[in-house]
Amino acid sequence: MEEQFIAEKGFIKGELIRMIYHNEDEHFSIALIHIVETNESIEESEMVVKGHFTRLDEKEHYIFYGDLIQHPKFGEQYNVEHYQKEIPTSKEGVVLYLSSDLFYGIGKRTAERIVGVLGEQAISKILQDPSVLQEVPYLKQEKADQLVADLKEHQGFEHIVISLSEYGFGLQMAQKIYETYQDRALEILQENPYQFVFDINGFGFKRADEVAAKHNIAYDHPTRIQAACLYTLNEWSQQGHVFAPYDVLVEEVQRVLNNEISTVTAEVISREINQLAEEEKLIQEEGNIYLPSLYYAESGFAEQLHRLLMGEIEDEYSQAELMKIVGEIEDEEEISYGKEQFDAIEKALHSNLMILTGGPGTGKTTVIKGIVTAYAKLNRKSLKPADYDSEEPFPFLLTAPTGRAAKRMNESTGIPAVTIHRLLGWNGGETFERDQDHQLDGKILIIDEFSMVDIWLANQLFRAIPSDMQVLLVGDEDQLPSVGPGQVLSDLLTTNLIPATQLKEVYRQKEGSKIIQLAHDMKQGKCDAQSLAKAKDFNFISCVEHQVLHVIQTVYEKAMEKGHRLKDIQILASMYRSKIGIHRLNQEIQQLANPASRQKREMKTKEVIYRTGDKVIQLVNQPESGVYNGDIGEIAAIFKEDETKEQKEKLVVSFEGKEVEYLRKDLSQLMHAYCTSIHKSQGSEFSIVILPVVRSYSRMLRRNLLYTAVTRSKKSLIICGDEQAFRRGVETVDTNRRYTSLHERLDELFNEASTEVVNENEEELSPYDFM
Ligand SMILES: Nc1ncnc2c1ncn2[C@@H]1O[C@H](COP(=O)(O)OP(=O)(O)OP(=O)(O)O)[C@@H](O)[C@H]1O
Repeated sequence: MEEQFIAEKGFIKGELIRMIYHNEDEHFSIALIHIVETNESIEESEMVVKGHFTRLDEKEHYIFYGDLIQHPKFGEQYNVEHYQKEIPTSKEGVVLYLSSDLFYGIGKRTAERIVGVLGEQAISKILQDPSVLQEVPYLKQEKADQLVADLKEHQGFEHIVISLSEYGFGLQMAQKIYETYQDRALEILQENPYQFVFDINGFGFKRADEVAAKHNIAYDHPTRIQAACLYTLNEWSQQGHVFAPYDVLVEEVQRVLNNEISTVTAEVISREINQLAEEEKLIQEEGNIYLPSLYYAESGFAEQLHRLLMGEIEDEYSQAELMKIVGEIEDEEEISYGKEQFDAIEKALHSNLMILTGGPGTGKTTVIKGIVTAYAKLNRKSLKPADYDSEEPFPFLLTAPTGRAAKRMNESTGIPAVTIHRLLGWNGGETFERDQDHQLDGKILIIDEFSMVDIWLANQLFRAIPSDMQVLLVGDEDQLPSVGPGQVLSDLLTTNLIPATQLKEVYRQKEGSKIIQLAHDMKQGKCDAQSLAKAKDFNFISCVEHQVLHVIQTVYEKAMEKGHRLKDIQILASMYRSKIGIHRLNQEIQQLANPASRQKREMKTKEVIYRTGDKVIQLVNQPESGVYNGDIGEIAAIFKEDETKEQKEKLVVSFEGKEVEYLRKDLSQLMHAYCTSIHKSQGSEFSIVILPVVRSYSRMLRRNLLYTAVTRSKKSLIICGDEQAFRRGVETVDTNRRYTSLHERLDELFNEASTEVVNENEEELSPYDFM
């Protein structure tokens, strides 16, 4: 433990003389300790410490944080706020810490030299007297000064990193742990390592088990079993399920818990599931087990849907009026709507809620425009937002799950469109400005790319929709389902409770698009030689796996030579880590698309080099900066420390003109985007798509994944790799349906409603009516 870390807070470091009192249930202890070190003004070498801590171990050193208090009877005592066991620092831990990204210019070798000369206590020695760094060979004064400055900035963190390294945790994990718990990290880790599984992204159950074993937590301890149940349900939801059937859950939990030394029976697991249900940490309903957030999202969404479908809307126009207006629009747009398209417009104008589906080029956007224009004409409304004010807000709300999809919607309809998060006024936390008490203003809400909306977001959105608003859900059910849990679009389609129109006729194909032909073939599971035949906008370049990279490079280079911009060329891959994985492709294409040069600045991390001009993708939602998961931008500038007022290196990314700044610590939010995953490309379209399909991807390849990739390309699609693997992928239909109960909930709500109607009618009848 370095003194500088604890210097800001009151602490006593010491070892146990004897336990005075310990209450197991309340976890409350009083102990007499021998003081080894303190920053409090204490004359004595012993002190009574009291607070919520476990039975202390004589062999260990502890650090207690708290306040000195004067007990009326027993005199001076130390009131412990929190405490931790001291773990001796290790050389490797210090090297790991110093060579981390936190310290600019210090690599592993320099770190080893520093620790070699100054020993395990290097950090405290440097902080006490920076001149000790002069003893380290080959360390320039400039770097030494920088190191001292950085060490001061990150004081406190080193202790956690070094201690966690003793448990085998790397720097990134330590950073996450520290950000979550601050200096309580070690205390929590020792007492309930399973807590980390829920609070820290990427902290697995096995890891928690390893830590627990070090602290003698029994394999059948309720904490472990309960944690395994919640962990399994969480994992389950990450695979898209809303609940797990009871028996399946018990079986899965056994798989998580049991190994050579641990055999936990189904009965014991059932007992803990019941306990968790009693504590409302999970919810049991009809043999299905839910995480509470998913249960309430699904049941809430079902109720909102029921409310909307029961709502009253103003649609007092005759068929003749509608026909006349649609005819006018056809003249203005120089278009003749197909029957399906006309039906869709008509149905949407008469419905509270409607679903419009269709593959690429079937006219979804054309219909959206038709609906909005027809509504405006029928109700004598302007389509210009400037003609409205706060008294009468703009009646048309257009929205989509991603920024790029919203932008596309805006470009193709000419009407403002925003992301669902922005529409709802998401503040970055758990709450939204728009909810059931502050509902949206407007008359018509159109949500595009609805297949991407998960059950959580669907619930948030629908609560905010007033009952007299008309809602149109637009999507392509053949695309991948939402990343988050649920399969809202396909569940709604199978309920048959909501009017739906499926557009089947392809219009863009008439303009000679092979890509669209292929997409529609794929929907039918067809993928013959004709489907893959070369065309103006399509080429399948067959090649063996080790040639794929070269082919991609050649295609990319040619596209650049023809003047296509980096943002228009997109490689889409199925896996991150493989020879033809996203990471490798990004590295290789960066050298081609944006090679190093004197004019370009760089910022290096352990894994990658970011360079001005690089194409990058944002990986998390960041509403404060107005950027969202999946947004693609370009590195506009890189600043050195002495060029910024904060004295920190900075990288600036321009997202379609909106500039967002990243400090070194924020770089985990970014990734190169020459190549992205197909999942991340949902909701986006690109002029040119290059799609490698190789045998080593085989276990990932499914029809909906490949269909999503193919339909991302607007002008040109180049697939390269193995035709057989592609065909097999197209033939493989994702049969793993997600466990959801939206269907049943809706059926129940509507059956109840119809029974109520029957009962109401019955009430009006009396025996006399039959006489
Ligand atoms: N009834 C029609 N008559 C003539 N052309 C049409 C008709 N409907 C749509 N189109 C044309 O077909 C093309 C595709 O239509 P649109 O963009 O509306 O389809 P989409 O389903 O939104 O496609 P995508 O999902 O691929 O963007 C456009 O060029 C559009 O003008």
